[in-house]
Amino acid sequence: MSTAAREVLVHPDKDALARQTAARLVSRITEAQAARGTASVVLTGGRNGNALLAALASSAERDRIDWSRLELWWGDERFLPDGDPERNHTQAREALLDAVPLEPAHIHVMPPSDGRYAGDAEAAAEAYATELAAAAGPGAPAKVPAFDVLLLGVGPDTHVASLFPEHPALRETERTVVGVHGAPKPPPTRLSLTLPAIRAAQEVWLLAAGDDKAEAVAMALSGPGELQAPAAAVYGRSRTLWLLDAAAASRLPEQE
Ligand SMILES: O=C1O[C@H](COP(=O)(O)O)[C@@H](O)[C@H](O)[C@H]1O
Repeated sequence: MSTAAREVLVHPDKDALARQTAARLVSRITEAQAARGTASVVLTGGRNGNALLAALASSAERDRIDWSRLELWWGDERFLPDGDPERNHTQAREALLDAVPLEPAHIHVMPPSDGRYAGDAEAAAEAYATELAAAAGPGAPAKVPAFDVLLLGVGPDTHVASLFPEHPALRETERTVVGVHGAPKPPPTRLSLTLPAIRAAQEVWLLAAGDDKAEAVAMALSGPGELQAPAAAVYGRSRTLWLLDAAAASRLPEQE
């Protein structure tokens, strides 16, 4: 399993989770930019991912980030037409991206289901994998950049990105991006980073808030099999951080 031990941080409620995670993200991005000139972050969709982006948009701290030197990627995408309100990209634009001076070439959107890869999720996944490999540079063992932070929402069934329990996409060991078919949560067709791509990140941050996540969080942190609980199968090279609110943490065993 992981070489980086999992850390669990519990916040009083979902708003505090979003605000404090936004502040943490600003610090991580500015540290990386100070050290290397650039930073890379993988975004997640879902309620907590969007709440984090909205908190960042309304934070005064956001001006500490040099937005022109930030590369953004996605951990998964709902394979829907460009601009569809259910696309993770559309929701991220509304929550934050349209409000900050990002360099358009640094916003690495997963392809939509219309346009160039019309209806072909496999071709779309392959195109995104090629874009990741180009950014990683020749000879990079993981075929993806060493993302500074990779964000993941945790679904009530323990899914992360679009990797659902017992789904064949979880078994992928070669490709970095796959088309996901028959997802139990709509829409059924999605694109997702695979476990090897996620595990190439320096830091993986898992976000969960609310009572409906409590069971999933307790299960994933209890040492289940990776196919049974995808959230238990992800980790970062240097850090794996579970960022929860009190409701999502309510079924964890008491700490002594
Ligand atoms: O469909 C998705 O769901 C997960 C979790 O979303 P949540 O609303 O239950 O927090 C999300 O992480 C993923 O990016 C998204 O495509």
